Amino acid sequence: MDKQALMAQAIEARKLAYVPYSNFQVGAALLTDSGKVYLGGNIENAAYSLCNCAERTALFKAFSEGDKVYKAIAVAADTPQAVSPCGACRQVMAELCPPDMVVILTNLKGDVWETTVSELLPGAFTKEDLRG
Ligand SMILES: O=c1ccn([C@H]2C[C@H](O)[C@@H](CO)O2)c(=O)[nH]1
Ligand SMILES: [Zn+2]
Repeated sequence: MDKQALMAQAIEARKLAYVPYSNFQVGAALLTDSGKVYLGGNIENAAYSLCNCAERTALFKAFSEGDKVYKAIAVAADTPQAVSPCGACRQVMAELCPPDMVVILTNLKGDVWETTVSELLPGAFTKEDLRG
């Protein structure tokens, strides 16, 4: 699974979005160590604060199926620049993904921002911080 293919899957995953309020479709494609890809779209709610981003949909799908080791995630939206994950998703990626995992952010124009989990959230609050 190369980066282009993962980005193409993230763009395809936008079709899974449920976005009656923002009309802003986001797609994510999460590649596991075993080579499987989990797709996610953002899922909104009439109680707006309960909206779930595409990144977290894909991660929670994989994690709750017992697939817990990840190689890369691609995220796509129709944004002027490569889409930027929100703070909640950065925190969830910091919890569930390796710090040096590749995060490929893109848009429909083909802009690409390739980064890592730790670059997206330097100094993240982690389970180490819970140690007294
Ligand atoms: O990286 C992002 C940024 C935003 N959203 C969703 C949340 C909400 O449904 C909509 C507008 O913020 O886009 C994502 O899924 N991923
Ligand atoms: Zn998010």
